[in-house]
Amino acid sequence: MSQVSKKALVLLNMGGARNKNELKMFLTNMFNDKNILTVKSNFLRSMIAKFIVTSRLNSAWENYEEIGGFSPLNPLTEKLVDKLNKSLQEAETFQVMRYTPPFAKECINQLKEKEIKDVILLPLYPQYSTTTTKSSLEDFEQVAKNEFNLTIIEPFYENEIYNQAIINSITKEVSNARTEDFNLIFSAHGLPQKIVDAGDPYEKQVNDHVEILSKLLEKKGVKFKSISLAYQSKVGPMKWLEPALDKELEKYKDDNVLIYPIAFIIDNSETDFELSIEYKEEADKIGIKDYRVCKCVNDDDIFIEAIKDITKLN
Ligand SMILES: C=CC1=C(C)c2cc3[nH]c(cc4nc(cc5[nH]c(cc1n2)c(C)c5CCC(=O)O)C(CCC(=O)O)=C4C)c(C)c3C=C
Ligand SMILES: [Fe+2]
Ligand SMILES: [Fe+2]
Repeated sequence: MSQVSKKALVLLNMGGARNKNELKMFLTNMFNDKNILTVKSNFLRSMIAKFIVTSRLNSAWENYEEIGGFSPLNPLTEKLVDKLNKSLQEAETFQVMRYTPPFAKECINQLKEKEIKDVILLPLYPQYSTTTTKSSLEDFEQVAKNEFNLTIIEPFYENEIYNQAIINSITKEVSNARTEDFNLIFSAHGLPQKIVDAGDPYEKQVNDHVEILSKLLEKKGVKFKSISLAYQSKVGPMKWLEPALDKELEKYKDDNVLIYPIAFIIDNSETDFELSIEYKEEADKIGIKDYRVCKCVNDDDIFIEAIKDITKLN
């Protein structure tokens, strides 16, 4: 990064727990977020949040224990920030998380110390959702209080270089096999149906993204037995987007499945625990012969190129 640069690139993401206390913090902040629990009354939401956190914490923690007691999201994001700081001349890169540190306040204090006014916000969500993108942007803007020139980067699921990074991850996971022998399932984090019905564009953008990637695979001559989309991570009794991943997996007894986590940029507990351990157990019960999960783009060199293209930064 050059000494005269006065721009910041701020990566926005959800956060991830580093220990059990942070898991409690993550869940408490998440369920107090009005974009997640769309109950109008702050008091009622905080009561519901308390109830959910109390009933969920211990079982959720058991999942994190199976992946070493922390979410991989933090160390992987730090690697991405370091790589961007080595690669970008025009801006210094920071990260801000929504539910666990580093929070917006910390980053904004650093920006003020460094007298940086021009700030580019890059939500690390390829498709827009009120529950993720909007929540992170609102959070940053609220703390930033009009003191910066903010540029907000739009959802980037159509970006060609990013999609090439995804194709690379897909083909790498099956490089020792024939893609024709696998059923490719794009797995997206689920969303309550009522949030979609209220106008959230996530489902449409996820559908568009699957179509773009399917066409790109065809163009590159990479053939799969089938390509489909399913939703993981349903929480609570409400109706969520369908088909659910466990139902979709039931179609592939005696067959092979390759999962690509289409809503994530950085590997996290939902990829390392839920997809790679929990759904793998389901796949074994169903009788799926070979079940594999692709890595997210994380800090891949080609994703660094994609970020340069998306942000127009050098
Ligand atoms: C009511 C709940 C939830 C909505 C809506 C939701 C949307 C949503 N989430 C992600 C990405 C991630 N979610 C992660 C964990 C996670 N998500 C929820 C609930 C909702 N998510 C919970 C309760 C949890 C904690 C784990 C659990 O108890 O199941 C993570 C992982 C973070 C980590 O620790 O590594 C990610 C990433 C998206 C993209 C999304 C909507 C589009
Ligand atoms: Fe989630
Ligand atoms: Fe989950």
